[in-house]
Amino acid sequence: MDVDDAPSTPGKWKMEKPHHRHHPRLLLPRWHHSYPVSKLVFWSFFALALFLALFLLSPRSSAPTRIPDSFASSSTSSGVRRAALQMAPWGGPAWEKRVRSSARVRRNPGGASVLVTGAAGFVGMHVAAALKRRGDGVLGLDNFNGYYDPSLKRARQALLDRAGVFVVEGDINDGALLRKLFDVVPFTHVVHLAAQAGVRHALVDPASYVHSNVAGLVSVLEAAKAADPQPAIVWASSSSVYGLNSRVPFSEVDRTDRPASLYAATKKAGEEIAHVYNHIYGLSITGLRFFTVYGPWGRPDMAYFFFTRDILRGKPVSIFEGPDHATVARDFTYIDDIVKGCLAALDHAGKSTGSGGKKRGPAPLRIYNLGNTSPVPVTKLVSILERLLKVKAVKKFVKMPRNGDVQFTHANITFAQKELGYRPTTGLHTGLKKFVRWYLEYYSISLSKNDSKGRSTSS
Ligand SMILES: O=C(O)[C@H]1O[C@H](OP(=O)(O)OP(=O)(O)OC[C@H]2O[C@@H](n3ccc(=O)[nH]c3=O)[C@H](O)[C@@H]2O)[C@H](O)[C@@H](O)[C@H]1O
Repeated sequence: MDVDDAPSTPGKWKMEKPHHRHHPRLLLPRWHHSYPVSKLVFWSFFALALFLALFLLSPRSSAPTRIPDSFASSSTSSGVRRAALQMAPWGGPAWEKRVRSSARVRRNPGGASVLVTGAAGFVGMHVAAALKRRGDGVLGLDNFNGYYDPSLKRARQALLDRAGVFVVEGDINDGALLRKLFDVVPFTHVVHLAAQAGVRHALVDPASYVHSNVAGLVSVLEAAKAADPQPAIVWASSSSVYGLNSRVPFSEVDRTDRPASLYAATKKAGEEIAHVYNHIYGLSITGLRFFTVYGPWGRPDMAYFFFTRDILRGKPVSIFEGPDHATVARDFTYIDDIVKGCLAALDHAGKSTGSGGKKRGPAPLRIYNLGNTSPVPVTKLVSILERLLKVKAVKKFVKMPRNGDVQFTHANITFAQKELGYRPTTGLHTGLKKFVRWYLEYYSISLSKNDSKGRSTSS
């Protein structure tokens, strides 16, 4: 299959088996020598018509909800298919005008014209808004897949729209769309943040990781290498590439050849792919290893987010423990610090050197850790949330499942500090306070309306 024709996340598409036993009337007649051809033709058309009718009548979107019941429930194949079907068509003079206008540099003399992929995602939305605020031209791209509640992505899109950022609905694997975007706008930079995120979900839908994080990355780099001028690329790798590395804090010079999850493996593969496109085509490429990014407008599949939801609902939260009850910890990094790191990486990105698909000279290839440099145990994360939510959590300590999680992460940010001027300033308590404020407002939850068990109610 041509990559252009691929559905947005093919791993989530599966064939349904027909349930003949329960629907005898839908049985197709078996081939038989004496069976009249006219009847066979009739039944074939009948079956085709029925299939089309079922396809067209299947619900196209779930009712919009602002309550994050379960991010996992929306990650079913049909959820993704529906989200994919909802994508608006692209092309035409009015669409091109919108694309051009959104990508036009406004203030910021000598500013950048940036394509932000994954712009309706958590980090993407914040980066796109920050670039726009400082006067750069910004165009977003997002496929609005159903990995988690798409209404949250739509709300982020609405926010960007109000800020003057147009988010094109489309998939990074759609080569024709990417070529069109580069035809319409001479982007100076691409901030590539579209990806299949989440460490544990890779056990459920491995193909989606390969599709987005490997094939999707190649598709973006193919379009970038062929563009004239070639843009500089800044893209999201992950702290998870350190995998089983035990040297702390994690430095860019440490081993990254022992990933513990497929997610990590696809991000590591991305770093190698970046090397190829830099080496052959002269693309300037900067990979950023994000360390557990959290904050307002965050991802509902992440622990701090669904812990908040479950604590408020009086539901138990599972706190993972390592062997012998060892603490599990993360170098949680606040979104505003990550945004500053992304913008600095973009500002310090040297130019790509290729043109017409040919390299004309060496171009920068860089990797930076963007972390907070102070790991916090998950138990501490929960106790901060308890204080902020004024609700006692129902804690369940469980052995860390063998699902790709690593026991701890800790960033060494010396390189990013020296070369990008990156300096994280927000501690976990302050960052979670901002997150909780946003969460309560977004989901219309009032802490003053706690019921007798300390659970909160939505208003
Ligand atoms: O840095 C990254 O590159 C990655 O960061 C994030 O992964 P993680 O650091 O694993 O964050 P997250 O799931 O919030 O779990 C946080 C902590 O809670 C623990 N955890 C989790 C679930 C649970 O039920 N219980 C629990 O204790 C869990 O063991 C962990 O210690 C992104 O999701 C990922 O896309 C990628 O960007």
